[in-house]
Amino acid sequence: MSIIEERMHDHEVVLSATKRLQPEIERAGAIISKAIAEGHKILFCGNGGSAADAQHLAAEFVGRFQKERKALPATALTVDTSILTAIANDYGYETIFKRQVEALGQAGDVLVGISTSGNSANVLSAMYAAREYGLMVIGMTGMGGGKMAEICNVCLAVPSEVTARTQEMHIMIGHILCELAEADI
Ligand SMILES: O=C(CO)[C@@H](O)[C@H](O)[C@H](O)[C@H](O)COP(=O)(O)O
Ligand SMILES: [Zn+2]
Repeated sequence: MSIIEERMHDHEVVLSATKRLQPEIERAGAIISKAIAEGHKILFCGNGGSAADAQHLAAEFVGRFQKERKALPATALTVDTSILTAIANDYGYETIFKRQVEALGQAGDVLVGISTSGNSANVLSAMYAAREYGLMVIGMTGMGGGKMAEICNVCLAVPSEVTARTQEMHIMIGHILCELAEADI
């Protein structure tokens, strides 16, 4: 098999196994819809490719996904380079998302933490802070969920140990969550 064929095959295998997560995806969708209906917002965070996913998904909420509807309140904690560099420089990289949760998070909001390993310290500390302040916490992670599994209200743990395959499932799940949110408006 060529690399191309192999990777497409790997993707199909992981997609097939990810179908097991349908109940958790439904629960995550319900948490997001409830928060929005009650006037709360959705915060997203992650590193690297997952930072891109965080921004991508926040954009679907604030702009639109597929349906013409009102703007929905969401933000990615990965985008303001002044905030990120100030917090990292003054308090340490591990606190870049936690500090923003402290600044922006309110009880009833939702934090979606995205980490394929489930072990990125900055995502985990944001999740702990979110729980402390009464936010609901959804994790998008990989095989087993890593340390994230213990913190989340709902843990969307893609059954793969490969970062790329896990990220591919995360963006599919993220798009489904957007569609569920739009269907509930
Ligand atoms: O996109 C990729 C690899 O596909 C990378 O940028 C990847 O996101 C980075 O290595 C991250 O730092 C990985 O962190 P995490 O998913 O384990 O939290
Ligand atoms: Zn990637």
